[in-house]
Amino acid sequence: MTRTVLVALPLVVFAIAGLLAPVLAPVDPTAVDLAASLLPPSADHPLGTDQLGRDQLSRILYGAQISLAVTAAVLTISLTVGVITGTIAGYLGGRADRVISRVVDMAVSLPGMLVALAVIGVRGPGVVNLIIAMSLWAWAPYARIARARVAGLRGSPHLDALRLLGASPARVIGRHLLPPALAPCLVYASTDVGSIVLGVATLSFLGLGIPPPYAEWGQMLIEGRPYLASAWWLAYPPGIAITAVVFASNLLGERLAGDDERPSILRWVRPTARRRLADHVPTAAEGDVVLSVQDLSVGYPQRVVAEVSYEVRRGQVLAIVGESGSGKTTSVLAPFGLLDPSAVATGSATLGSGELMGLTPHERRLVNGRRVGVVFQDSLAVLNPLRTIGAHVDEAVRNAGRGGRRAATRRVTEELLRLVGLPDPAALARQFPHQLSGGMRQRVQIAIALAGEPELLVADEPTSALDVTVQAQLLDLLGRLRDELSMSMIVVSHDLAVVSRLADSVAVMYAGRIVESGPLTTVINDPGHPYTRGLLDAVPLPGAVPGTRFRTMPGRPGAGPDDSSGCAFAPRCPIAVTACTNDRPVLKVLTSAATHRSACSRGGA
Ligand SMILES: Nc1ncnc2c1ncn2[C@@H]1O[C@H](COP(=O)(O)OP(=O)(O)OP(=O)(O)O)[C@@H](O)[C@H]1O
Repeated sequence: MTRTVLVALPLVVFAIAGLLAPVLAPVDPTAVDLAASLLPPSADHPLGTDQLGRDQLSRILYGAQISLAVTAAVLTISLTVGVITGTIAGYLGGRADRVISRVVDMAVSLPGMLVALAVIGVRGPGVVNLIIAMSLWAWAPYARIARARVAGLRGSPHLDALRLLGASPARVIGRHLLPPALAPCLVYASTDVGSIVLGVATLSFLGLGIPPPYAEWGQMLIEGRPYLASAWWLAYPPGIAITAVVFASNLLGERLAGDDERPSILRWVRPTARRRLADHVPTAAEGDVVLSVQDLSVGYPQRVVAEVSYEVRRGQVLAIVGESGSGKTTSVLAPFGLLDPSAVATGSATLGSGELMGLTPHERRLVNGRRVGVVFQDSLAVLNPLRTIGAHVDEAVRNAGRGGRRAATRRVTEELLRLVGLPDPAALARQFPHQLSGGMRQRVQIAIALAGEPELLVADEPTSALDVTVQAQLLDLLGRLRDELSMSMIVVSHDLAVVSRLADSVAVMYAGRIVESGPLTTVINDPGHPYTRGLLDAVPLPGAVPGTRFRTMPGRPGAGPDDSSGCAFAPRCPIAVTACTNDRPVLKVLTSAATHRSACSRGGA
């Protein structure tokens, strides 16, 4: 920190000197006194005088003012245009991103000085034209940096969570993408100060920048050039000033880039705007089934999920289990429009009496975060590291239409944090995500998900990253919420043992399809599909005889639902016969329970 201040010192000194030039300068920098022409440094003129008898110290001080004012104007315009353009390109992605990126690439590859010369050649010299010319040269790198940063954030769970909370695109861009895009741009700007000061001086040196009689460092250099041998005090001071600013700016940029890319100013970025409360769409009709998904297929464009159907009943927990890549997350997020924009989903999904597929973004915001809450696995990725826990929950409360004045919103926030079993909610609300344990962060995610008092909670691998004790506590919390709030839940997990603690019913997925579904106890005690049997053999379940050896499943998970016409599990199946590789089995009701279904042509495990 001390070193950073030292490195930035010449910049700060020149900025202060420029600001205080009217006070510090001994005389008017344009006052001509031919009788005092070319005087060497003395007590009256500490840096001597030029050929017209003008005081060099006063001209250096006013030169700082002009150089830094022009630089500040160019930086403000370039940063604003560049960061906004890059952020929008990164956010939109696809064709818009490609077009904007090509324009930015062209702008970056053009020689900046030639662009500036062309603009000034057409428009003529002058301060305003100089600023326009320099800005046209300087904006593109900011756009490129911001675009790269935002494109990297585009698919992050943190943004999915925001969309789920009902945040509008303007809010996502303004509050959650612009600040992280701005951070590396500010670091780059600290280096850019030097280039712009040098550019202004160069154009003035060529007679195309700040016109005489204004004192400008580049202008002073050209005026002092003929006297390099006889009057060294004309060219050296502006040369040293330019060099010091350029050096300081480059060193500062390097230091900041070497730190955490997060200039401290951004730590002060806090939410301010209050979202206008939107009306709810009609709530689900009272009935047993809360969510019904039928024949869901999803492609990117290759199909990753096919003909998936499931139902969630009021106050019940449906577990969706299967190996990694089997399509669990896709199947539960697709109805809420939370997949990558490139995903194409077909089928139907009704929440209460309302169809979810094909909702407009506005309609979706009235469902997501209000009637449905989602908890993701990676709480560190979902929570914005720059914002406090309180700010996250406050935002969810406001998005859900339950916010009021700041203090009232915070009261709801503290209530939610208490509800999920977090101690001292007032103090916790002031902490940042990294200050909490993984289990506490998951509780915060649950508090955020509960902000809209949802009918349905979707938890995607909510305990996978936690140790077993914390895992058990969280599952107990979900169970308590289900019982106390009569909430319906979908819990996604690759671990049957985890969900057996909580679920009422289960759907087992393999290679993008549901291969077995039914009441949890029935599926566990009497699995109908050899894949479910394999999963059960591979995990410790309550009641297992001590000393039981767990068996692993041979082979690798199937890639996708379109792999072959036969059963996707056949290559790994211990009871497969030739017919299994020819015909794809469909889900059939098993006799053990009307709701117990399995897709195995051998008739069971
Ligand atoms: N944006 C995407 N583009 C292309 N394919 C994708 C995309 N997102 C997911 N997939 C593919 O869809 C398939 C299903 O993924 P999904 O995340 O639903 O599986 P999962 O069972 O939840 O796995 P995990 O437990 O690892 O999250 C995978 O093969 C995955 O590679």
